[in-house]
Formats: sequence, structure tokens, C-alpha cells
Amino acid sequence: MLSPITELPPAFLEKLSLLLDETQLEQVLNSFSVDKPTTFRINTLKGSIQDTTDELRSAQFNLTPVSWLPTAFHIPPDQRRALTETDAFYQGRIYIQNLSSMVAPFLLAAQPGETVLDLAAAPGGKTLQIAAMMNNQGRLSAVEAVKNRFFKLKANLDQQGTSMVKTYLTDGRSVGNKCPEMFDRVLLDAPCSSEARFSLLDSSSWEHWSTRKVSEVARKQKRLLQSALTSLKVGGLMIYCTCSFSPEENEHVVNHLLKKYSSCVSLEPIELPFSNTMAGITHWQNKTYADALTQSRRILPTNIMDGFFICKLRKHASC
Ligand SMILES: C[S@@+](CC[C@H](N)C(=O)[O-])C[C@H]1O[C@@H](n2cnc3c(N)ncnc32)[C@H](O)[C@@H]1O
Repeated sequence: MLSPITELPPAFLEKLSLLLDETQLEQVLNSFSVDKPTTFRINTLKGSIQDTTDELRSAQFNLTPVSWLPTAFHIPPDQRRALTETDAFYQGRIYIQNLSSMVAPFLLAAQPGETVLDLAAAPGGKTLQIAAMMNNQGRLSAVEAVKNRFFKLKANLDQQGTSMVKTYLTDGRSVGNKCPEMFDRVLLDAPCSSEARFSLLDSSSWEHWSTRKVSEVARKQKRLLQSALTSLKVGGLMIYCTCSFSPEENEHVVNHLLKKYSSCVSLEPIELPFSNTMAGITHWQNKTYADALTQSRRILPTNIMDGFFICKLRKHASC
């Protein structure tokens, strides 16, 4: 039996122990080895919830609905493989995605007819969810900087029947200056150290982790977040999220933006329909962050959800 204590980088474990209380720490450490149920979304651009669930249930899948998202379901881990062999999967009528990943589009709440930006989009799980919520009406721009991931994004968008998404192979850090105040809503699901996706069964998920890499990616996140803000219309809403536990990639990045642009952007409270969360922190290793950071949320991993950091920002004026 692999143990997180012996396998994972000591510096990472030490950070977690400073960040979390004993119960939370145990929850997080367990999440690195647990075999989670498979969650997926029904793609309403290609079929109704009723038709797709009837089809899957008659093929003997044990579907459990997710109470807060009518398009989301889960099945036991041992049915995952069979799900990937169904017509519904091949035809893009379902999309396998962790439940935590569905939270950002849920909070972004893009409406049909709006102009929306997904600034770090591949492989496209959240872009697809946003396109379905917008019922393919309006304008959705999806940006990705890494070539092979960009082509995966395009393939997923085609397979899932999106018709209103424009894709751009470019660096998200340049988008704000190219498209100032263009979007009603912006999602930045930032590239991160992916700490919440560490798995003891896959050493490649964590063996390249280092505190230096966390600092490097945090620098990029700050610039992406600034670009996202510049691209947002006055009055517009932005979601920033990562699948990392490190405060350097989360509260620290958002605090930097709030300090630099205090006259034009603020955090908004978030209502989450589940309880495995904690408020964003305001103190970390000799640093103090704005009290408003308590309005950001950390999703703690459970036997079904991955860890996540998420916050909602509103632009009040040009900056
Ligand atoms: C967390 S992943 C996005 C996952 C995606 N939102 C989804 O739900 O499927 C972050 C993405 O940002 C991309 N990326 C890295 N640097 C970037 C940059 N400078 N501009 C835009 N995208 C970037 C990565 O290649 C990666 O695909």
C-alpha cells in the first residue's frame, strides 16, 4: 500500500500541514489514493437529459444524479471503462469530467447571447459546459497556448457539437491588450501545479513538483489574470480557479490583482451547493492578504470531488 507520507515531496506535505487542520489534512492525503466514482455531464447540445439517461440506464449503468447540477451524474469506478465504450461517449453526448471542474462554469453562469472568454481552455471541458449553458447562442472565444492541446480542444468542440466557439492558438497573456473590455464574462482556469490531481498510482503526476515550479507558474498566473481583467467589460464577471492547493497560486495571485487594481475590481461572495469547502486564507508565511480573500473558496477533496480553488471577481471601472 503506497503512503502519501513516503511517496510525495516532503516540502509539499509540509505546506499542506501548515495550510490544513488535522481532519482536512487526512481528507486531502486520502484523496491521493482513492478510486473515485466517474462523474460526467450530459451534453444538451446533442440530446436531452431524459433520453441519454434512459439509454445509459437501460445499458445497466448505475447513474446517480448530482443534486446541484441537473446535467451531471456519477457511476461507480468499475463502470468507467464501459462508459467510454458507449455510443453516447463516442458521439459526444456525454463528457467525463470531475465534479469540481463543473463548478467554475456553474458560477460563471454565462447566458445565451453573451460574449464570453475562456482564457486557458484545453482540453475544453469547461468550454463545452459553457457552450451548452449558452445553448450555442452568443460568442464564446477559447484560447490555448500549447499546440497539441489546442488541437485536442478543437477536436472536442467539434465532437460535442459546438457551433459558436472561436478557438485561438495564442498566449493568453496577450489577449487583454488585443481585446480590451470585450467580454461580458471571462473564465481563467489557470495552468497550475495540479497538486489536487496528484495520484499515488501515477508518479508522473507529482515527481516534477518543486517550490521553484510553483513560483514560476504563479508568475504566469498573475499575468494571465491581469490579461483576463483587461479583456473584461466594465460590469463584467470573471472566475479565477486552479486545481492547486498552494496559496502562492491562489490567494496570493488574486491578492496581487486586488492590490494593483483596487479601484476597478473586487471579489464577490460565492454560494456553493455543497459543504466540503473552506474560506480562502488571509495569512501565509509572513504575508497578509486582503480580508476580502475570505470570499474565495477552497473546495476540499472528497471521495467524489477533486480539490480546487475558486473565486469570483467583478470589474467596476476601466483600469
Ligand atoms: C487547467 S488547464 C485548462 C483546463 C480546461 N479549462 C478544461 O476544463 O478542460 C490550463 C491550460 O492552460 C494552458 N496554458 C498554459 N499557458 C498558457 C498561456 N500562456 N495562455 C493560454 N493558455 C495557457 C495549458 O496548456 C492548459 O491547457
